[in-house]
Amino acid sequence: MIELKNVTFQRTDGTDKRTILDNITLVIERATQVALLGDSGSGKSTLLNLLAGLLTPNSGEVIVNNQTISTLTMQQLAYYRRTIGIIFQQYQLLSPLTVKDNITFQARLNKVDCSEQDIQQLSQRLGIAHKLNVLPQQLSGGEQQRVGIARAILNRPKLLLADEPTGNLDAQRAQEVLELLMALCHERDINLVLVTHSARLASQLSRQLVLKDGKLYD
Ligand SMILES: Nc1ncnc2c1ncn2[C@@H]1O[C@H](COP(=O)(O)OP(=O)(O)OP(=O)(O)O)[C@@H](O)[C@H]1O
Repeated sequence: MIELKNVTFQRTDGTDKRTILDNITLVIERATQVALLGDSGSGKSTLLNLLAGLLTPNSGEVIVNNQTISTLTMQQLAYYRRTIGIIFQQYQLLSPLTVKDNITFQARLNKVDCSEQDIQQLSQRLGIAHKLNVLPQQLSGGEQQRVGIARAILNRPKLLLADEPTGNLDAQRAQEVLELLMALCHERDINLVLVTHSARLASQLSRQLVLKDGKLYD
């Protein structure tokens, strides 16, 4: 479950202060799937970064699964960030590592149990089981994003943040990746917050939020 209480976030441009998020209050129920829409520059990534604990609001509280992350120390934040999943538009795979090493990387780092069976099952589900021993550059964009999803899911997050995860894929690949992501989050009770420019993709999630002029509309 995610709660934002009167969250304001400002950026400083030289001497100018710009309000990107203006006193936002929001509750996202446990295990729900939410699309975040809005024009370019409206603050979608900023909001995702607040949920990831990578930015701190100027005022207000960000609460994730009963933990107020906006007041955590650096060390606590580092731990918090290990418990969430993040999926990026540019995949962010480690090019010298095989697909298998990429998908197990985060779970290993965080000492999360992942058996050979977990790896096989998940990679089969994602259609990348036959690619486990190759390097990321030998994969298509859609396959690379499936590796990004596998890496995030193996780490057993309760919250998954996805910033334009299908932005580099054609419409059919984007649809396939979205369906897999939604199904896996549904089965594993994971809150999904997905930034997209596509109203067609967004309409498939259970809730759509739109950012405009610093305010959030349901
Ligand atoms: N590091 C930064 N320093 C200063 N301003 C920034 C920084 N990152 C983003 N901004 C500004 O903050 C505002 C919100 O940016 P943000 O990236 O959250 O928007 P967005 O809705 O995700 O945009 P897009 O859809 O283009 O990715 C924009 O005006 C942007 O220029």
